[in-house]
Amino acid sequence: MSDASYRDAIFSTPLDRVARFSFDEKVVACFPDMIRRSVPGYGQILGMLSLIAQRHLRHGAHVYDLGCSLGASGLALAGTLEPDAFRYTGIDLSPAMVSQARQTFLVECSDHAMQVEEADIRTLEYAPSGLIILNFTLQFLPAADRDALLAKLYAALEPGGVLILSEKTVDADERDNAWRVERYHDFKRANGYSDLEISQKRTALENVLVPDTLDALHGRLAKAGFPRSVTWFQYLNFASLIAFKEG
Ligand SMILES: Nc1ncnc2c1ncn2[C@@H]1O[C@H](C[S@+](CC[C@H]([NH3+])C(=O)[O-])CC(=O)[O-])[C@@H](O)[C@H]1O
Ligand SMILES: O=C(O)C(=O)Cc1ccccc1
Repeated sequence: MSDASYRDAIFSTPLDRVARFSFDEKVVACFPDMIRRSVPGYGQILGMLSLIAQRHLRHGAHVYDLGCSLGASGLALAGTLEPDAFRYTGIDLSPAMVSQARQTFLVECSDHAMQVEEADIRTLEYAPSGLIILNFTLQFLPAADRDALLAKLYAALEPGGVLILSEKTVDADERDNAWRVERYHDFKRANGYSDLEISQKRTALENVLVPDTLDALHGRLAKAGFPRSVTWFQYLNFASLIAFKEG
């Protein structure tokens, strides 16, 4: 497969039955376009990852990117950090994502130590790491599995290590939430999605992407052991948090 990315038109025609959203070959083929047009601030979050790594990562430390998809975070790091600055392991459950990510790293940054493994992040045995990235992945796990994963990640982090947690969020207040979701739909419309695409994708994501509130995310991080977490980015109903393990 080439690394050409197609325009996302997955939900553009009326479907009799909208299937549950899955990270299959069809999604892989248009994923860069889909995520760029669907996640407010996605590019800015990737850009900031490198700056955070430059501040917090010990030279040569190991980095996990959990639910790495096509390895965009890894590419961002490799584009800005020297080859010996870090070792990267991307993990994803989707075979189509994993093979495309491996291909991309081979072509784009063979001078850096970049690995991609097909695995379930809930059952993986984690190696000690200085930075763990969970970019829009926790939201796809059953809510009951989220705390156990975060506790494992806290244990895997080295002293002074950091976790980046980016998520779609929901507001506890129904009116606030409705306003934010409506403006998010405006954002998607402005990025070329039709009302039909917006509504069919919303159906496909029901019970698949289940967002937490920002408070709940900070609560989960505290419960996992992190003494401190900060929301460093927020744009509509998308946010990114950094959680610190004491040094
Ligand atoms: N249990 C699991 N184990 C491993 N992977 C999983 C699991 N569940 C879901 N995934 C994987 O998590 C990824 C979520 S996308 C991440 C974007 C990326 N981080 C990016 O910055 O471009 C988010 C989005 O598309 O909104 C998919 O590739 C799934 O296969
Ligand atoms: O498109 C949406 O509604 C989202 O919440 C973002 C998204 C982006 C890519 C895959 C799944 C969800």
